[in-house]
Amino acid sequence: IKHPLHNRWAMWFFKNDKSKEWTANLKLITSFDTVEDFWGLYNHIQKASRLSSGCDYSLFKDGIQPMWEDASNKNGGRWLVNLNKNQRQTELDNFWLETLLCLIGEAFDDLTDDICGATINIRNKGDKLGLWTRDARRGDATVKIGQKLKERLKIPPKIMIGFQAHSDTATKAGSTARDRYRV
Ligand SMILES: CN(C)c1nc(=O)c2c([nH]1)N([C@@H]1O[C@H](COP(=O)(O)OP(=O)(O)O)[C@@H](O)[C@H]1O)CN2C
Repeated sequence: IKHPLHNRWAMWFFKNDKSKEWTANLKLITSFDTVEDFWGLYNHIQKASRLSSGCDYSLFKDGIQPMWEDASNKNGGRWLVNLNKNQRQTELDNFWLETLLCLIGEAFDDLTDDICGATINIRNKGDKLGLWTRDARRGDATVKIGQKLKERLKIPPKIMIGFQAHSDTATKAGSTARDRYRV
């Protein structure tokens, strides 16, 4: 018998083909709801650090598309962890796996309903890990989620991470939007 997960999750892949619409580049790989099927998928696909620049992986709850416009995301935002260039070889894959395990392992406990998913962006200017939540106005819940993420990624206390609302990010494409919260 396989070990069931609390939620069903979907893994998405984004490949940056500039000749196409953004949404046309976003593809569902597969969804799963057991521990065994998670590991089967994880061990089957390329490590994030091996992807070409401009690619993303996203793991979202089944039924939520990894885009701002989805009903579950539109009032939400993301905790953003910016990595420097050296961290692609030293931290990226560990950060991404730890984040995946936080999601499927329900690390956010009673705040699980605030969680939509997570994205890893592979970029030459520096890779980015985002943890997406449902409602940017829920300050206490959002801060608790950010603190748990920092703890699980073992990010030192002096390194601050910021939370940006998607409504800000979507209108400020090209630069990082203002932080609504910081932990
Ligand atoms: C429905 N729809 C069009 C739409 N819906 C979306 O949800 C969505 C986009 N478009 N995105 C587009 O990608 C560009 C790079 O963002 P980036 O996060 O890859 O970051 P970089 O600028 O490549 O570092 C964004 O500027 C935006 O154009 C990003 N995004 C999440």
